[in-house]
Amino acid sequence: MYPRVTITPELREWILATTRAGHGVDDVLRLMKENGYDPRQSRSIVAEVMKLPLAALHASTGKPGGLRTTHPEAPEVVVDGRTIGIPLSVDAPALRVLDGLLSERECADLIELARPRLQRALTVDSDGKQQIDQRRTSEGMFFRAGETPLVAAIEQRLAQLLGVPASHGEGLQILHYGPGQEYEPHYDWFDPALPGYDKLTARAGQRIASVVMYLNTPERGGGTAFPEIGLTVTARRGAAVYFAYEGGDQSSLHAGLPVLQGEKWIATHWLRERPFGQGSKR
Ligand SMILES: O=C(O)CCC(=O)C(=O)O
Ligand SMILES: [Fe+2]
Repeated sequence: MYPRVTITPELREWILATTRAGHGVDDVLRLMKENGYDPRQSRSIVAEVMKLPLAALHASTGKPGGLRTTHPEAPEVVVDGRTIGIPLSVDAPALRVLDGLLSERECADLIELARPRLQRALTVDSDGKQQIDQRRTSEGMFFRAGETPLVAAIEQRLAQLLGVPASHGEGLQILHYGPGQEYEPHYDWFDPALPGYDKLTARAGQRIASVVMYLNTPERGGGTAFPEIGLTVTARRGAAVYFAYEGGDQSSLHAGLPVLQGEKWIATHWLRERPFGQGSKR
């Protein structure tokens, strides 16, 4: 998990005093840059102090930014001949539960395609290298973009549902959790303060949204928790949770809760600001 940005009381007071004196957010960001703050971190800091969602801050300061997903609207959306139900929506983070995103057959086929290729799942370290991590005890594998007709069909369905071309997706990741296994609280966006940030985002930019698709229903446990907003999404076969964020968005903190009984299979799709590039994992 990444540390929260620490904001000194002096900096907080200075930001509030400067905006109270009639300066806009652009001025505050420029002054912070002149005083040596990393511009990407200053955005998170100003948003936090002014209690603005980062997206609103980006919009108000005309950040050029990359593409953004469109959040599907309740009660349901028809895509690719399927009716996808939206029983739950959250504003911050922008989050939707998606019912019936995948058919039972698609879930079973993804599991069987992935099973022989599973390896201990990795996380990305501060230099952008993949590493074994005690916080993530599941096994996983990546499909290449469009690797099989089924993978391509799912990528196309998500592209239509979210209004972002399939080329912006990283290869689907399959994860398998056994009893007791979990994924501790984390953010999917790359922390701008990490030394490896520029390398991780050079080609395709920041991650902008995640879709966690449940391929089976664990007998007990294994939901996806969003501790900042007190929400747990139940893992149910064929359903998914979609959530969108800006780099630095604390509300998107989430965890794969321990599987208490049975097992859990998911497919995760991460979307980027720009096209990710063919056939590559990261
Ligand atoms: O297992 C889950 O429910 C969450 C998975 C997750 O957060 C991820 O793959 O990034
Ligand atoms: Fe995640």
